[in-house]
Amino acid sequence: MASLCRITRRISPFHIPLGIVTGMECRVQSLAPQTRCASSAASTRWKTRQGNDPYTREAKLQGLKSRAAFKLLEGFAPGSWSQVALERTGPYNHVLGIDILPAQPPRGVSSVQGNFLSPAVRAIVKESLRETHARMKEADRARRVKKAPPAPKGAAAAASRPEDVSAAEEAETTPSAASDVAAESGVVELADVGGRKEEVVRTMSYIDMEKRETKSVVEDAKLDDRVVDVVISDMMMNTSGISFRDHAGSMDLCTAALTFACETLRPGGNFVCKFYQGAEDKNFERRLNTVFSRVYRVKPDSSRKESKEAYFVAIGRNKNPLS
Ligand SMILES: C[S@@+](CC[C@H](N)C(=O)[O-])C[C@H]1O[C@@H](n2cnc3c(N)ncnc32)[C@H](O)[C@@H]1O
Repeated sequence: MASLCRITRRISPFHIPLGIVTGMECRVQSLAPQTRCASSAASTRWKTRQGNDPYTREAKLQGLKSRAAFKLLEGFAPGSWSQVALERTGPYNHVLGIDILPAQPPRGVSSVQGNFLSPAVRAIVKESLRETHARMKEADRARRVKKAPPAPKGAAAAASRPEDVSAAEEAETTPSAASDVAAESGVVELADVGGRKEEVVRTMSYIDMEKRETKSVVEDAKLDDRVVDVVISDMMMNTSGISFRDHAGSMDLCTAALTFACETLRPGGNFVCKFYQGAEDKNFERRLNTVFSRVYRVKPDSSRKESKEAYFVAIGRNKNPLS
């Protein structure tokens, strides 16, 4: 699984220039004069609609990637939702975006490119979350060690061992803590946590570190996957204009998102997903009601009235959901 993850990262959007998309648009435009006229009229209509849209204007003012972000304030490409998610979660949290298309994630957001309908892709995402969670726990522990009250004389060596941090559990944390502890122990590693470089401190000898590494690989396999606080899905495939087909496709995406949420959300965690309204959404809502304590259907003001899209907002994942 780890090697699969590495492969994904190699093909992840970080190195794909956005210019490729522009190039594709240019090719379409050069096909035939009629296509150019039709597309230019449509593009003028689109520009006028965008220009008149208060959410588009406000998104521009706030430097957000698109107007989609406002759906959250009342998916990951191009990335407005993740920009807002990052802003709301604070410096010690992690935002991961998944999209089938290559896209440059906003700074500080990690990303995986893949089809979320595929169980193998979801497994890669889970593996990546597990790895990041383990690194974040390590970094958090280091910050707590730093903030522990000074140990009584003669106990200094013992107090710096990771297993003796309980006295510091209630202490405040600061970003500089890791480097200060590292100065005492001598070894600092930089790990990529949520797109940011986090200092991970090793307070053990290399032999101990190796022993622990082996042990933690074994323990990781048993680790509970439920480390996620919020799953939000704005996934939508290209719509066909055929209502039932679009509805069915969106229900498949919602089901994949909910399956993932069931496997990864902590008890009390929340879930949001976009859906295309239709015959099957009642069944999906019933399923949500078996997993979460409150479920709402939402059509935000920022969602165009003529669109059949709406959102389910599900609050408080039950400890022992029925499904
Ligand atoms: C409405 S856009 C998301 C906009 C995003 N919330 C934002 O703030 O920028 C829908 C996205 O869902 C993605 N998508 C559609 N089907 C998908 C799939 N099977 N797996 C992963 N992403 C998918 C599309 O590529 C598209 O970027």
